[in-house]
Amino acid sequence: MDTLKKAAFVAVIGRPSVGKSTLVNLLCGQKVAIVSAVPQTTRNAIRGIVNRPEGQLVFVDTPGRHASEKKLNKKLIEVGDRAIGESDLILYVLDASRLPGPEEDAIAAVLAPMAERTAAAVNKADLPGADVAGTRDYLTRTLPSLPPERCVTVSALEKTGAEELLSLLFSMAPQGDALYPDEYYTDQDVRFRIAEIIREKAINRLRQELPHSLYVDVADAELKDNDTRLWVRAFIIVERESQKGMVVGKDGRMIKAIRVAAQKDLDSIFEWKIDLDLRVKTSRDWRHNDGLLRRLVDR
Ligand SMILES: Nc1nc2c(ncn2[C@@H]2O[C@H](COP(=O)(O)OP(=O)(O)OP(=O)(O)O)[C@@H](O)[C@H]2O)c(=O)[nH]1
Repeated sequence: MDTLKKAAFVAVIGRPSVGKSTLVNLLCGQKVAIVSAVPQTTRNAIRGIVNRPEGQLVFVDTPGRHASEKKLNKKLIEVGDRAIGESDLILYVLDASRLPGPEEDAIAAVLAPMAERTAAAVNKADLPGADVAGTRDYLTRTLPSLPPERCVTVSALEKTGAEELLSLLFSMAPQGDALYPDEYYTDQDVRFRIAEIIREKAINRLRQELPHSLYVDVADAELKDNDTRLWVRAFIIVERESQKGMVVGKDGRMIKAIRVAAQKDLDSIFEWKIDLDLRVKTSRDWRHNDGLLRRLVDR
């Protein structure tokens, strides 16, 4: 008889910079799992998927990930309940090197009624200033119904604790069929993800000058060196000739900064080493191309 498999959406929650991305990347083995919009979770972007003989875990973002700590607090209270309510499990990530403050208290308060389906990861245990025992005590005090065995000490950076955390999550996951096919990523997804990362880096740096008027097109992508390297040619597309100069910057510094920042993220996300050839071009009409473009830009 076949053993029934497990399947769960796992909402990843925690203050900014506690190491959620690093931890999810570690749990998912650094491999790109899924990228484009996914029907069931339009509000919660998928961060990664783990496929194992035991089943499948799909890690999803919670709102407020990009909010400042103050805004995070408010957002969590507004929408946290609902978004978290849609997932089967919650992975609550804490940073052992930072004292819990009001924001941490706000998160813990939101999670308190959902403690039965929450697992906690006390991250950054590698740092000399980490107070693992203090952080675990904090959890016991603020989430008394979260038993200590559902709290795992990890270092996402030094890659420790991941196995224990995965086993814990699988043990908590409900039985069910895989939520996504094992190899749920396509060339299209990869290109989309790359374009999004470049666009984010460009917008971060050019927000003042070019709000919403740039788009990124991954024109070409090719695997090289026994599939260890992915060469990518991408264009930042602006509407007017005059905007090109802003993207390029003095002595090419702006586009270089965008490329370096994007390259760093891409290297941490994909299993390949990425060679990024980034250029700028003008296309007056790109904004009116189709619905997809508008979706990319106006989000
Ligand atoms: N020393 C140490 N640093 C870590 C660890 N995990 C993450 N970091 C670092 O902490 C910083 C933030 O990590 P991210 O993974 O981006 O954190 P995040 O929670 O996803 O951040 P947001 O996306 O802003 O919510 C990065 O500089 C990581 O390298 C860890 O276990 N130990």
